[in-house]
Amino acid sequence: MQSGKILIVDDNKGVLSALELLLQDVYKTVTTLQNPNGISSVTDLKSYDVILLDMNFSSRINTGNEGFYWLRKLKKIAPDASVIMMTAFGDVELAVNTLKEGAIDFVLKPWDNEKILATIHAAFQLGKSKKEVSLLKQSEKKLKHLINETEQQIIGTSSAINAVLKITEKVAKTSANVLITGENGTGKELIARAIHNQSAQHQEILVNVDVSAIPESLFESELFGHVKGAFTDAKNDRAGKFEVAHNGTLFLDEIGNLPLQLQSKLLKVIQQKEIVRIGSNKVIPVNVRLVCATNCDLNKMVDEGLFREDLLYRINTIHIEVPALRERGNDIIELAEFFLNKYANKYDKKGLKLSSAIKKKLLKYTWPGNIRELQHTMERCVILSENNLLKVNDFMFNQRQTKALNTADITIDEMEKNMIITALKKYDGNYSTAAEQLGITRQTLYNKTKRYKI
Ligand SMILES: Nc1ncnc2c1ncn2[C@@H]1O[C@H](COP(=O)(O)OP(=O)(O)OP(=O)(O)O)[C@@H](O)[C@H]1O
Repeated sequence: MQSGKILIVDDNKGVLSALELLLQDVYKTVTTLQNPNGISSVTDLKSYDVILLDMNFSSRINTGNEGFYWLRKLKKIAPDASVIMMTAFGDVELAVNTLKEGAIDFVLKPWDNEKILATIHAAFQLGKSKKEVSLLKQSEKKLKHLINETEQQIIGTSSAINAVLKITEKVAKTSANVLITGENGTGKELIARAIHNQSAQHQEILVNVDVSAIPESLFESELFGHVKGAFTDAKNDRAGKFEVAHNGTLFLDEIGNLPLQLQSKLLKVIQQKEIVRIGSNKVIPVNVRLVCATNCDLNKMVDEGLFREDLLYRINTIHIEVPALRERGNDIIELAEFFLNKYANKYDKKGLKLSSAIKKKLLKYTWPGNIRELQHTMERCVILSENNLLKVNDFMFNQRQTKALNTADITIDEMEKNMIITALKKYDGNYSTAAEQLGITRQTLYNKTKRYKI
C-alpha cells in the first residue's frame, strides 16, 4: 500500500464511494468531500498528495466554471498539491484549460479503473519528486550558507587597505569581472570572498579554482565537465566548476599560470556564457561572476606573448591591487595581535603580549610572504613562547630574508643564492621569467640552482 493521501471532491455520492472503494486498498488515506465549500475547512489540505476535483458542481449548468473556481481556491491554499480534474462531459477543451490553471491532468467520466489508477499514481509520483526537489533545494541553500559562512574578518585600518575595501564594496554590487593582483599572501582570496559575500549572488556559492594546481590535461574537464566515457577515467557524468558556480561566483586563482592554449578555451566560454561538457554536444548556459587573481604582471605577460590580451580585457573590467604588508604601516601590529589572540586561544596560552622591541622589529621586517608569513610567524611564536611577554628571541623570521637584508654579513655567493630564491619565489618557480628578471639565461639559472642546491 502506498503511503499517499488522496482527497476526492465531487457532489455525486456514487462517484465518491466508487473511487473510495477503488483507492482505499492502494493509498493509506482516502478522504471524500461532497460539498466543495468544505475545502477551506480541511485543515491539513496541504498534506494531501493528490486531489481529484470535479469540474461541475451545480448540476444544472455544466459550464465547468465551478471547477475552475475551486481549482484556483485549492491552489491558493495548497500550491504544491497535484490536482486531477474530473469531467463527465468529455469537454476536452475545457479540461485542457484547467491545466493552464495548475491542474496536472484530467480524467473523463465514466472512468476506466486501470486508467484512473495510473493517472493518480503518476500524479502521486510527480508530487513526491516535487517535494524531494524542494527538500534538496532547502538543503542546498543550507549547504551554500555553510560554505559561505567561512567569511573571515579583514583586519587593518591603514589607508592602503581601506582604499582596497572601498573599491571592493563598490564593485561587489555590480556584475563586473574583477582582477585582483598582489604579492603572494596579501589576501587576494580574502578580497575575492568579500566581493562575493557583498554581491547580489551571496546566497549562491563561490567556487574556488586554483588554476596552477590543475594538470594541463585535466583543465577542460575540471572547468567544463565531462560525460561518462568521454575519456578513459570518465566513469560518470561530471559537472565542471563553471556549472557548479552557475548563478554564483567563480574565483580563478593564479590565472597567470594558465597555459596559452587553455586561455583561448577560457575566453570562448567567458564570451559565449555557455559550456559544452567534454564528450557531449549539449550546450549548457552558465551565468557566473568571474573573479580572477594573480601575482604575475599580466600586462607584461601580454607584451611577452604569454597572456592573451583579449582575455585580459575580459577578466579585468575592474582591477584591484592588494598592497604588500610592508606598505600597510601599523596594520602589521593589528594583524600580529589578531593572530596572537587566535593562536593563543587555539593553543590555550592566554595572556600573551608583544613587547615594544618586537613591535619595532615586526614593523621593520619586509614580510616577503606578507600576511601568510606573519600568520605562520605568530603561530610558531605562540607555540614556542615560554613567557607572557613575547620578546625578539621568541620570533624566528624567515632566515633567508633576514640574511638578505643584512648584506654586510654575507658572501657574494650567498647573496646570489638569495636573489635566485627570491626571484623563483616571486615568479612561482617559473624559470624563464625568473631568469629574465635576474638578467641571466634560463640555462644559467638552472645551473646555478643545481650548484646552490636550491
Ligand atoms: N587583512 C587580513 N586580515 C586577516 N587575515 C588575513 C588578511 N589578509 C590575509 N589574511 C590571511 O592570510 C592568509 C593568506 O591570504 P590569502 O590566501 O587570501 O592570500 P593570497 O594573496 O590569495 O595568497 P596567494 O597569492 O598565495 O594565493 C589567509 O589565511 C588569510 O585568511
